[in-house]
Formats: sequence, structure tokens, C-alpha cells
Amino acid sequence: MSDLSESAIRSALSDVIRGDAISAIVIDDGSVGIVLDFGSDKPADAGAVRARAEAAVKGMPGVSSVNVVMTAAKAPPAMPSGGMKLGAHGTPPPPKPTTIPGVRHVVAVASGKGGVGKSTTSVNLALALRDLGLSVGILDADIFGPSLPMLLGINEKPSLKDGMIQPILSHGVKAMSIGLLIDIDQPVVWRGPRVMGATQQLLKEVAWGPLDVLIVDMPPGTGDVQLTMVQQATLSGAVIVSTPQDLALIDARKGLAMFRKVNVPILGIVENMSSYLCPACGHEAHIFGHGGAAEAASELDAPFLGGIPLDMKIRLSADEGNPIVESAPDSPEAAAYRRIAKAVAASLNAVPA
Ligand SMILES: Nc1ncnc2c1ncn2[C@@H]1O[C@H](COP(=O)(O)OP(=O)(O)OP(=O)(O)O)[C@@H](O)[C@H]1O
Repeated sequence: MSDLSESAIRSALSDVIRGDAISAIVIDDGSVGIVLDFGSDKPADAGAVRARAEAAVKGMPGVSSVNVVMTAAKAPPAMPSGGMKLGAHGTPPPPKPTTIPGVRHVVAVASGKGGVGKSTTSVNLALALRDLGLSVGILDADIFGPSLPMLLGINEKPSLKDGMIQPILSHGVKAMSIGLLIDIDQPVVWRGPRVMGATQQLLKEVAWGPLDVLIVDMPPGTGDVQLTMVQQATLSGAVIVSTPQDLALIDARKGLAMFRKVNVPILGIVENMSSYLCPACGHEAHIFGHGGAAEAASELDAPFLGGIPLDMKIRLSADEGNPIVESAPDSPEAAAYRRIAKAVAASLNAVPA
């Protein structure tokens, strides 16, 4: 039995990060899970901070493994004045929604804030829907931090055929990201109309069809940019990804409110990092109590689609471009994504007869 304590871990971390950035610590025997949340002050060298935190805790007696996850919210990009034409009430005028030829359902995956695992959930959900026999596409509409090329291990540039951008077929799904069309090493500081133009282009000028489901990984947050993007495509519904902390707070509520404002059905809420599976013994520890997310979802009048555990393999497989549904298809973590995919497919009534 280990005598590791939360306060000992906090003190080991005290030289590395400020205490209020530690939003959760889970200890399961020698295995430690840490959730960091820097609010909108995400450090520029986030990767190095995580490595230092892992090293500080790994060196403690009794620690066998450490998994540090950052849920730092990215500050939403400021909309420059004059960059976007606003409507009578200060909101952008709604664009005409685009219907994408040959695509049966467009599903937005959104979150109230950054870093909660929206992109990781989007790719694993897409792969789990593929495994249900559906033809699936995934569009990375996170103009400010495109991550799909890394998550799916895509290095090639898309080609043009008959004036249409050809999606890249990766892991059996059709994928497209703004990150494949621009130089991602250059910081993207775009004005509203350019952002909207890029999204329209990704929806209209990519040869998506035929598809049962197109998953759209939205930029984090619920500002004007996100709202206008929601209005650009005819959406069948939205999935909101949240961590247990945020469900109890207001971020997930803001996401729900944004979609409801424009009459997009909420397919449900996914609780990411909901529990911690001990890699050594498989024991599941609930980080913030059990059942809180389902309760919060019902209070918000939204279906609860299920929880995804906080797990090092989910992060590592995503970093390697081989998401867990693909790399460990029979793991309990992949099963968690599959349950969510089944619930989404059922609510879309999309599973072919
Ligand atoms: N269930 C999980 N267990 C462990 N790590 C996770 C889990 N979900 C996501 N992560 C890790 O958390 C980090 C943030 O995830 P991700 O990039 O998917 O978030 P996001 O909400 O799309 O962020 P943003 O919108 O700010 O780009 C990544 O390092 C990812 O690998």
C-alpha cells in the first residue's frame, strides 16, 4: 500500500507550477493522474511544463507512473474591430447554411473551452462510427489550432481534382484540415471574414460525398466565430465535450446555449477524463465523484452520451497519429468511444439497415 498523498504531490509540484493550476490529482496505488488548468494563461512552453511536472512526481518514492493532462483554455482569438460586419444586435449576420452534396449528416463536436479533449474525442468518435459500418469524414474546423494532421498522422498535402479539394483518406475516414492547406508553423491571425471564407471553403470546396456522417471539430469556445460557423452548415446535431469540472461550471452550458440559440439539436454531452483507470490493476477511480456528469446533463436537459477515462494511452496514441480506437481496438478506452458512437449513430438514425 503506497503512502502517497495529494499534499505530498502538490508540494513536489510547487517548484514547477503554481498551486491553483492543479485542478485534480488522482492517486491509485503508485499510479498518479494530474489535471492542470491554467485558465487563459496557458504557458507558451506547455509541453516543457508538463514534462517537468511529470519528472517531479515520477521521482517521488512509491510512484510507478504519472499522467499529466492540461486542460488550459486557449484565450479565444480577439475579433479585430472592423474585421467582421456585425448585425443589428452586435452579432454577425447569419450566413446561408450550406448543404454538402452527398453528406447525410453533419455533426459538430464542440466545447465551451479549449483543451478538454474535443479533437481527441472527434477522431476517436469518427473511427468508432467507421467501425459501425458508416462512411465517415472528419473536418478540422479549428482554424486557430488545427490538430487533425497530427492526430491522424497525415503528412501529405491535399490535391485538386476538377476544381475540388480532395480529402485525405486516413484510417478509413476522409479527413481535411485547414492545417493541411496552410503553413501551420505560421501563427494564424485572421480576421472574421477570412475565417468564415476558409470554413465555407472547407465545407463547399472539398469533395466530401458520399458520406453518412461528417464530424466537424469546432474551434473551442462559444464566441461569434463559433456561432457563425455553426450557422454555415446544415447541422444534424452537436456533441458537447466537457471535463467533469466544467460540467459543474458554466462552460458546457454556454456550448449548449450556443447551439440552442440557432436551433441545432444537442445529440448529447461527453464527459472526458471522467475517471482514472489504473494501468497496473485496471481499477477505476472516479475523479470528481460518480454520476455527476449524468446528473448535470439531465439538469441541462441534454442526453448524457458517456464518459471517457483519463488515460495515458489515449494521449500517447493521439500524439502518435494512431488514435486508441485504432491502436487498441479492444481496450476499455476504445469501448468507451464505441458506446458514444453507438449513441450518436442511434440518435442520427444513421446505421444502415
Ligand atoms: N481521455 C483522455 N485521457 C488522457 N489524455 C487526454 C484525454 N483526452 C484528451 N487528452 C489529451 O489532452 C490534451 C488536449 O486534448 P485535445 O487536443 O483533444 O483537446 P481540445 O479540446 O481539442 O483542445 P483545443 O481545442 O484547445 O485544441 C491532449 O494532449 C490530449 O492527448
